[in-house]
Amino acid sequence: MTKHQFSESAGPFDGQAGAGHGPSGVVDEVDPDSDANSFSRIQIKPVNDEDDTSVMITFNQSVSWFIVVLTFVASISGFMFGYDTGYISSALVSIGTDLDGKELTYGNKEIITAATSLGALISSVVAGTCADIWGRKPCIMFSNIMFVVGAVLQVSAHSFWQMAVGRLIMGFGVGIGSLISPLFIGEIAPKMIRGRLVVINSLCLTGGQLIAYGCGAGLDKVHNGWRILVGLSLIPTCIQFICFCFLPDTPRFYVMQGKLDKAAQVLARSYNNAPDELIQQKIIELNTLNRVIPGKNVAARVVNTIKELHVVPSNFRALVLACAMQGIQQFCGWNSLLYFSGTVFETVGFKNPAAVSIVVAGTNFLFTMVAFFAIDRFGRRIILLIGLPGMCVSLVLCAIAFHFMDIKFVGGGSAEIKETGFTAWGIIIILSIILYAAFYALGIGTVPWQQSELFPQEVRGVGTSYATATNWAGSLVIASCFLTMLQNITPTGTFSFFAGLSFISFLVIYFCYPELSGLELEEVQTILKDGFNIKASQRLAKKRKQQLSDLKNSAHDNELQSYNKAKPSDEIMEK
Ligand SMILES: O[C@H]1[C@H](O)[C@@H](O)[C@H](O)[C@@H](O)[C@H]1O
Repeated sequence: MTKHQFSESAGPFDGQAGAGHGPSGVVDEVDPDSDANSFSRIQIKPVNDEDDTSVMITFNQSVSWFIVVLTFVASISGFMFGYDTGYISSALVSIGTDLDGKELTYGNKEIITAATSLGALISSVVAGTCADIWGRKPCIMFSNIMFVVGAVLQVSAHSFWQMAVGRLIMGFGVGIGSLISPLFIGEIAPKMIRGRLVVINSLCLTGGQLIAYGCGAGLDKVHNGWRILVGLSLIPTCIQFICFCFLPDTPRFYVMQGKLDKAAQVLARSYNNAPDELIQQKIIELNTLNRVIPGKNVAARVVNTIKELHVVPSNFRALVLACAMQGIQQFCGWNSLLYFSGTVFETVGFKNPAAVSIVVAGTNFLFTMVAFFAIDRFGRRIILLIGLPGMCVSLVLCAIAFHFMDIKFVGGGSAEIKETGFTAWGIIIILSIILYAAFYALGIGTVPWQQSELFPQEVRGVGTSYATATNWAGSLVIASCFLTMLQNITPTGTFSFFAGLSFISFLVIYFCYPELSGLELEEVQTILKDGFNIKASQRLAKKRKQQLSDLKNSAHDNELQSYNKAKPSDEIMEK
């Protein structure tokens, strides 16, 4: 491996951190006399500028195994998120009288379920700041400890309160992991496949939910099966902890810390055969763009970061978008539907709700896979703009079918139904829920977790904290209102409400969500500088894709191939 030497106390970077520019600023020539002069002009200009001369150094080398390993190890947090939120529905059924020697009341069940969301909400509020202070990796490792403590408390629980506290502590881990893992992956990922790599975390999440339902169904009749179900969650979290003992943090975090040597080492391992000069230029670029938030001590810097998040227009737009996306994800009702699907399927003739949940969770997983292939190729906007109307239509269908099926919810989650067994309307409900799951997973179930790309480095941790907290707050609100909604405004009213929200969300995304696929993280703030710049973002994303395909095409040319290997012009340049 090439050795990159960046002095942290003396050298070309001294005084550069923090001396950068505002989000809209221009970074002028970094080193006009260097050998690598051809790409030394790093200039970020507003994307609306017709004479766009922005140049971001981008590696054209193939993605290394190192990035793949880092992505999968970080995605274990996604798996934990899915598994821990997924196993509880079957665990609650099989707990029986194992806690305090009596059946759990409906209220007990609600507390046990909500404890994890509450824990996740609390920890996600602070996790972003912690990630900026101590690093992404230590935060993930801390979440592993929370998972272990929470799981051990639950496995050994003989009282309701021990179980609830165990779930709360596990929730702390879930909240941290749900925030940090996509952030970590977003920061190590090459821009052209950043979307996909972050979706791997979502695949692990939805896969975790699916596996939890599968294991739940399998252990349903086993004595103390729920303890095994919880105990199984210890395996992935321990694996993640051990792996992270040997893996580094993200280069962008190291740059924030002024540890440029370390950042260079990670970049060199991330990009196969990347020339030394290119790595150095990239580090210069990241360091130049890295703004250190002023402040006498940590507390003052945190306060200033929060201020910057709100007063800098591009940051505030990013914040609004990230929170809106997470809010939309939750308020379109998916999680309540996931919970509710068991009851619906039971009323229309299925006797095994666990199996039914598997079908819905399986659809969620499958279409997250479709999102994986589509997110960088077609872009975030397209899949959102297909997904939301699809959800809206499925929900309307569901609402109509409920109207004709004549189901009444009478409290305690139980339903009164005129006709039981298979009916045509029942089948339409099932199909529309599956259709809804598919459109949800394709777009809004997946894209909000790309949130870290919206924020510049200096406010990324705090910004994603707000957005993740919005997700967990939304999930708490919807989960606790859903049954009341079914009772008070009927299922038809409830599903029509979600359909209406999906339609409004479609408009919000159509008018406000820019296309960020293929853009460097550092380019996104220029898009959000003076508006949402949808058109400009689409143009830039298209340009970046074109550049990549030009490069790929020219790779067939032998001469260019050897040129690519030998010279630092492996970057993609826009002149
Ligand atoms: O992206 C995920 C995914 O869609 C899960 O299925 C859902 O349970 C979560 O709330 C959501 O954040």
